[in-house]
Amino acid sequence: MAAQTLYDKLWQDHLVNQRDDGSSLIYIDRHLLHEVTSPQAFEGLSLANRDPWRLSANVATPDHNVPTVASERKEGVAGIKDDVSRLQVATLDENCAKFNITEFTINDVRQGIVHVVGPEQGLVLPGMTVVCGDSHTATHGALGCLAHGIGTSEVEHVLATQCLVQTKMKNMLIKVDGKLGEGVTPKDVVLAIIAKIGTAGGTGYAIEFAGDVFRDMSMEGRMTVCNMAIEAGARVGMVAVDDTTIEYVKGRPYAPTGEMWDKAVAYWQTLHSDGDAVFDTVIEMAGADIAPQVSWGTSPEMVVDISAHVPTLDAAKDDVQKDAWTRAYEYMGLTAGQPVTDIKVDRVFIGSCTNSRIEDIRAAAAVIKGRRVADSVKEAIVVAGSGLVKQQAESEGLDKIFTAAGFEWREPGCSMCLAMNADKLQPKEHCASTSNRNFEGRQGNGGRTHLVSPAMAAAAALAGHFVDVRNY
Ligand SMILES: CC(C)[C@H](C(=O)O)[C@@H](O)C(=O)O
Ligand code: SF4
Repeated sequence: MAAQTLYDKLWQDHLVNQRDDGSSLIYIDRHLLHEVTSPQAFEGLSLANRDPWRLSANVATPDHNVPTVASERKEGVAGIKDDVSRLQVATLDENCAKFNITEFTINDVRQGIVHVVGPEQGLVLPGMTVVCGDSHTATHGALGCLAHGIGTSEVEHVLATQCLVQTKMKNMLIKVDGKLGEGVTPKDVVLAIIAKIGTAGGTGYAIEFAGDVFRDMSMEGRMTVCNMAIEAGARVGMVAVDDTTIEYVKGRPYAPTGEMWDKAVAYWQTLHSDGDAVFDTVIEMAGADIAPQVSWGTSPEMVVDISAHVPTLDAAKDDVQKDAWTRAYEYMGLTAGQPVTDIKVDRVFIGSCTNSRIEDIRAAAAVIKGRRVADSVKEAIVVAGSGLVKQQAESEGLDKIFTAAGFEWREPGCSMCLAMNADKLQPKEHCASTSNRNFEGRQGNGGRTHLVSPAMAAAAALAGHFVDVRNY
């Protein structure tokens, strides 16, 4: 058999049928659901009088619309103040009860951002096909899965048939070799990749992240990287299975045990690209060249090193980019050429499916410990990605480090990552955010998002403006 990439193998293993027109039917192993993209799918299922085809493949949790302030969470769904949010979360509860789908409800300790919960529970395992009505489903590729977002009509299709019509993507290899410098994190790696290849660089590809940097990276770091594959235009991001993957999965609530575990591990060990596999595109970078990153504009490719300046128009590659930058200067209230370290922050958000796992919280806490949030910062919040992450952080005393410094310690959810709940920016406010999107209005109408790592967000909170965490 011809040499295969990891993507080829995962595709092949799930291929049900292939047509001459290039469309294929693939089998889906795991379907994650949240409140935003599921209501119409459930409605369609009801109207057609269908039941989920394989009930146990589906697991749901509310995340986008849940309030993160503890007092508002106390009464559960009924306590959600915003009518639309309350209705969305209540509808998910009703649908899951009606169809008998496992749901980690609002105050279940296992509730959280769907992309944090899936791997944490062992619901996502190497070799699976994983889908969710959410573009950041790419996150799960960190476990050596074929994982991508789907639309609401596809959510219904997967519920009804456990299959999905797809067209095979092209293969891209992003190889980052060598070692990362001190203070440089997985978030900086993925931001640097997007800065290099652009937000359309990965369009039509399944990206495999390979090389020393990803081999040395923890599973949580790999999730941070795969999470943002979609910001580089690729629906799929993946890392091959290795001992780190298998160690991570072992003992998780939904992971196999006993003889099934041994069989699974034997299969998982085959989940890597063959040595002579051919990729359609190969990008190579040196880990040592990557510095802490900050996004200055309104697209995840508008990113520079912390020591750099907001780029000037003469550095733009064409007129389209010139226009985009001109608009971004205006929206962000920045001047071309100004040092990034001059940008003051009004709010700080540590959270989102990119950076709300325990290692992220530990990294931020390590910077914060014994120091104070700058007086000029109006609000700084830490939002764990799940109830279990929050619990773990509390058992390590990290919540105390944050609250002593002036941070708020919130309940799990998507929170300020997107303006779909009460956590929002006011117009013109600058936010140091560990999330993944910095589009206009993403964190609130007129809000100005700067994407950074948890350590960099923590340092910005203390300084009141962006600083290089390596010497702060
Ligand atoms: C609401 C949901 C459909 C959306 C997504 O698909 O990614 C959201 O999670 C986001 O991050 O913008
Ligand atoms: S945390 Fe943000 S990016 Fe992730 S699923 Fe929620 S809204 Fe989307």
